[in-house]
Amino acid sequence: MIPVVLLTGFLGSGKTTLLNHLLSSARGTKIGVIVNDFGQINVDAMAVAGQVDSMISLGNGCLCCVADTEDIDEMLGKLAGAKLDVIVIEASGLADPQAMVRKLLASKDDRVRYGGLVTVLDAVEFERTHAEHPELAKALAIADLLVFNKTDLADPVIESVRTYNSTAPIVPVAHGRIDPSLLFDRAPELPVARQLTFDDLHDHSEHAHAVYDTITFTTTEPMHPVLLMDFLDNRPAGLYRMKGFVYFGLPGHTDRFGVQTVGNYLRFHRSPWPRGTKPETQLVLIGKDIDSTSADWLEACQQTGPVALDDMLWVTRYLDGVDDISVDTLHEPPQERPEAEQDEA
Ligand SMILES: Nc1nc2c(ncn2[C@@H]2O[C@H](COP(=O)(O)OP(=O)(O)OP(=O)(O)O)[C@@H](O)[C@H]2O)c(=O)[nH]1
Repeated sequence: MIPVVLLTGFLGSGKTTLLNHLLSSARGTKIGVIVNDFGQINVDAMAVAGQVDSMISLGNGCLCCVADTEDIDEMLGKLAGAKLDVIVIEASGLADPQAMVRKLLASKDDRVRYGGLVTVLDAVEFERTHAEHPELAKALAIADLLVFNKTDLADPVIESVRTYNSTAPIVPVAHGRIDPSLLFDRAPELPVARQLTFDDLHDHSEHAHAVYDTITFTTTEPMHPVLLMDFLDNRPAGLYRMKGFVYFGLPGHTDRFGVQTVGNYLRFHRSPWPRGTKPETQLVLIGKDIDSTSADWLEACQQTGPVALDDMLWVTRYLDGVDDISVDTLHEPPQERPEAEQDEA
């Protein structure tokens, strides 16, 4: 039976980063993935890089709410036919893990079995998120493996987590770099280690999904770097997470600029547009009561007049792998695309 590992964690904690790490270090393990995102555009699916043997991508809502057990069985059935060693479901950052676990345990497909719950915690945001969302505590308690991510940015508050879950291993990491054997080789042990009770799996409190909303913005017009940075520096009220891709279209900067914000964090990642895709800006904003004028504000960040090339310095100082601002950064060649992404294209 193929183990189905559920990967959860609050918005922006590092699930896709961890999944990409697993995919790039799988060494012969055949992995199928289901990627679920909350926004209308499944940015996470576009950000999955590496050797995926089979992938199903679902956007626009949490799998825990939009799919019933039969839908999940259908997806698992499609993947199970592909002779995989493991299936990883990356839940949306607002999913209710209990509901997902319940649905997986109810699966009638005897080729798959529940392989455990892995929860990614954000070392920077953990205290704030759990103060704001006490309902997350219940899900923490049923995790089989807790990955404390972003330890390069903040110390993991392990004692605090222990008050919610006293038994599951807690692995502090940066950039989701866990030892893949923790999931793949030991997956059969994970659920056995935890006896899930009826109470564990039935929680009637509202989960975070209910209070978060999303705004999507797309345009094929190039964006103005200074105006967009002003938006990012003074983010609209209610915005917690923003992700997607930006097209600046300036000479030397026609690449795809992936953008990520989580709380105060902001990073850009530059890569070529996948073959066959038109350059366009696609942004998903997620938050609580996000200022409804946000899309208009983004619309006003499009280029309507001449833009100086040096304006890109406002962006390049937040580029992955760039430590200091220098004009040279403007002339660096784009990063190579991962092989798998090229193959997929
Ligand atoms: N410095 C640092 N950044 C990280 C780390 N892990 C992830 N990030 C960055 O944090 C941002 C969010 O990471 P993702 O992997 O997209 O998070 P996610 O949990 O998939 O996000 P959602 O699906 O929207 O909930 C990205 O810009 C990552 O590059 C880390 O350990 N250290």
